[in-house]
Amino acid sequence: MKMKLTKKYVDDLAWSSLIYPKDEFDLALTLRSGQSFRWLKYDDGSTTTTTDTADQWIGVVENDVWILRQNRGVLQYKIINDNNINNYIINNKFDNISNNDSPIHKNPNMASSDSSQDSKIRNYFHLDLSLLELHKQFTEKDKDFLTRFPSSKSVRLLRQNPVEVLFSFICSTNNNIRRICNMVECMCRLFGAVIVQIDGKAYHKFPTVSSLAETSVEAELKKSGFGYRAKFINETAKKLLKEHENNNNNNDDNNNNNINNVDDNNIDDSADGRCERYLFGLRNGKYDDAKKILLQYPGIGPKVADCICLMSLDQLNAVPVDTHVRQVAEKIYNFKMEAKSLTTNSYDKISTFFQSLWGRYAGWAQSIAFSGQLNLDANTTTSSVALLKVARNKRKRKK
Ligand SMILES: Nc1nc2[nH]c(O)nc2c(=O)[nH]1
Repeated sequence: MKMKLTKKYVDDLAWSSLIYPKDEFDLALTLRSGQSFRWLKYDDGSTTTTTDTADQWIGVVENDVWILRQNRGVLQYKIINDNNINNYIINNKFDNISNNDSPIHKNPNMASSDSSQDSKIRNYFHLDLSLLELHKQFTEKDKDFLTRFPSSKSVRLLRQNPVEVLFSFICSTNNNIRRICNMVECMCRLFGAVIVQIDGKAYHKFPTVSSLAETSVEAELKKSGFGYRAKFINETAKKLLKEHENNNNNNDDNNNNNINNVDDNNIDDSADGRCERYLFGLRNGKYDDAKKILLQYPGIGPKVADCICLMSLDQLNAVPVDTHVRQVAEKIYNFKMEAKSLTTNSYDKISTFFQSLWGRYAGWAQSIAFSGQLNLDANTTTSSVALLKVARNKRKRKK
């Protein structure tokens, strides 16, 4: 039985704060920019409309549940996991220590902050890189960059767990963001361990590679509407697991220089741990090598490989290309396509075009452009739906 909390308990936890100007970091925009699929609006039940009630977001990152909000220039967070909740309980001498059936609802009213938690947040949002500095670099190379993407210029690139990004982006093929979110949530519900329940809602970890490699997984995912992606997820998990079931595998060579990687401190020496450590290890190598390795797994084509490289493997010059990015290339940068459809050749040409234009952090610039184009497409779709409705109503009135 996992820990059960009431929403009141969570709402009463004190916030920890990090100071960031809005230009450096737009939280809502970043969480909705299609890089991670596990963030939901969290309602704190408050009825007042002061700045204290800025939108809150809840999501699972690794083994924790995070609640985030941004008030003016301050990024605030609460991190919930077995460890810190047990600490609050011990510090406050509560008798209902976790794992029983009654939800914890007393108010610990303690800041959930410590430097290791701050560093998790800094790591996830690449906070050691200044976005305002990057804006300067992009503008030196592409002078109208900021005016081309005014509404999305404060999107931050996320630095996520590679196992999660790999399997989430296999779901992203020929898919829209809402449906990817539903699939990822479904995969976590079916195969991920529960971290905590809040008012009866369970929050699950992302599934381990071995849980996705079980033979029943393909059928279960198919039943849940994953289509051809079900086979890819199951086969990629099986392949990864097979490659790392013994700890003397040559593929693990690139992890020898991975000792300083803060992210893998908690990874054990199980086969799952070795798969994860292997993927984290790709952060230390070259972009071309990481991409070539990823392309060997079922369901991973150039776009998915580039997303994994960019959002989890520190390959910040990777520029994923899809229909949105192609539109940016053609409509905003006058890029001339040779073929109507996106071939491997045109994919590479567009990707290389943006890499030479935007430079070392071209992938971050891509995320800003991608998010701008997403918003534009959403608005276009909504406004064209609205125009259609107006036209239909006019016709009805005429009749
Ligand atoms: N920043 C980006 N986010 C994405 N989500 C998704 O499905 N594709 C992309 C992408 O190319 N860039």
